[in-house]
Amino acid sequence: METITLLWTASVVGAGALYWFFWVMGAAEVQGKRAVDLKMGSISNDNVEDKYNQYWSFFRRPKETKSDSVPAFVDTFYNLVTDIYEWGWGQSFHFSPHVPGRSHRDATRLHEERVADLIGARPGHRILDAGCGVGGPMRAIAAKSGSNVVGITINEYQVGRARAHNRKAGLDSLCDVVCGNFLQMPFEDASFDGAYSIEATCHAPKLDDVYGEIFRVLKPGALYASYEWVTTELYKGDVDQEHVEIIQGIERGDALPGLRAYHEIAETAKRVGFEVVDEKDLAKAPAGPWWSRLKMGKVAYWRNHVLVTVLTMLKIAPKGVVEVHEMLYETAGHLTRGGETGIFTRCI
Ligand SMILES: C=C(CC[C@@H](C)[C@H]1CC[C@H]2C3=CC[C@H]4[C@H](C)[C@@H](O)CC[C@]4(C)[C@H]3CC[C@]12C)C(C)C
Ligand SMILES: C[S@@+](CC[C@H](N)C(=O)[O-])C[C@H]1O[C@@H](n2cnc3c(N)ncnc32)[C@H](O)[C@@H]1O
Repeated sequence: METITLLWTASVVGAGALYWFFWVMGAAEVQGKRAVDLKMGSISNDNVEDKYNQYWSFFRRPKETKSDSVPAFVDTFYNLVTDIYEWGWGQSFHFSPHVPGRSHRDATRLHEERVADLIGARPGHRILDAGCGVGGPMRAIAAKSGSNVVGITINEYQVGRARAHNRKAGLDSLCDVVCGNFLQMPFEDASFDGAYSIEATCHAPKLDDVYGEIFRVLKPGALYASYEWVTTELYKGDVDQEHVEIIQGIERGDALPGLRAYHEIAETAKRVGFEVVDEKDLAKAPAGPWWSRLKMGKVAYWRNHVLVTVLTMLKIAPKGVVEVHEMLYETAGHLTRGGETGIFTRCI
C-alpha cells in the first residue's frame, strides 16, 4: 500500500514538474510561443539539419557570398529561427535601447512608436514596413498612428505568423502583409505616404538596391526611417583579429552578407535620391546599452538549451534545432562583444 502511495505521489510530482518545465517555463516570453510548438518555418522535419548545414556553409565567409543567392538563404535562415526568436524574444525581432525602470516590452514599444513620429504617420496614410518579420513593429505603429501599414517579408512562414498576430490583436483592418523581396517590390511607383525598416535592410547585399526600391514606391516628399546595423569608426579589421572575429560572428549568425560602415548609410540614401534630414548612433548616450537584454538572459539560454535537447530526444522538435539554438547562443556572445567594444552599433 505504502509503495503504491509513494509511486502515485512520485508520478503526480513528476508530471507536475514536467508540465512546469515545458509549458510554464517554456513560454519564455509572456504570450510567446511554447517550446513544444517550435517548428522550423516551412521546412519539413526531415530537412531541418540539411537546411541548417546549407545555410552554415553559405554564410561561413559572409563577404564572399554570391549576391543573387542571398535572399534565398535569408529565407532559409528565417525558417530556422523565426519560432526560436518568438519563443525567446517576442514578436519584435530587433534591439531597443535599455530604458531605466521600464520593461523590455515597454522599451521595445517606445522604440517602435518613435518611428511613427519620425515619419509623421497618421490616419489615412499608407505606410511601408520593409522587412516586417512577424509584425511586432507594424502593430505598434498602426495602433499608435492609426495609419495603414503594409509589411513585406521574404519568408512565407512569417507572413502566416504576422497575419495571425494581426487578427488576434484586432489590427487586421490596418495591417497587411505580403511575401516578397524588398529588392524588387510588387508595389506601384509613388504609392506610399511613408516607409520604415527596422534592422532588416542589413540583409541586402547592396544597400543601394533596397533604398532605391523604397525611394521608388514613396510619394515625393514622403519620409523614410531606417534602423540599421553598422560597424563604427572603432572597428579596425585590418589590424585587430578579435574585431574581425566579432564582426564575422555577427554576420554568420544573422544571415548578413557583410556589415556596412556607419558613414555608408547616409551616403547611400543620398545616392539613390533621398535628402538626409537626421542620422544618429542609437548606442550613444543618453540611450542605455541595447545589448544588456542579451547579457541578462544567460539562465534562460541554459534552460532553453535543455528544453530543445530534451524535445529533440523525444522527437517533439526536429533534429537540427539544437544546432540552430547553439548558433544563436554564440551569435548573442558576438553581438554583446560588438556592443561592449563599441565596434558595432545600430543607427538611424
Ligand atoms: C536584427 C536581427 C535579429 C536581432 C535579434 C532579434 C536576435 C539576434 C540574436 C538572437 C538571439 C540570440 C540568443 C537566443 C537564445 C540562445 C535563445 O535561447 C532564445 C532566443 C535568443 C535570445 C535569440 C533571440 C533573437 C535575437 C536576440 C538580425 C537577424 C538582422
Ligand atoms: C531581423 S528581422 C526584423 C523584422 C522586423 N522589422 C522587426 O523588427 O520585428 C529582418 C526581416 O527582414 C526580412 N528580409 C530580409 N531580406 C529580405 C528581402 N530580400 N526581402 C524582404 N524581406 C527581407 C526578413 O524576412 C525579416 O522579416
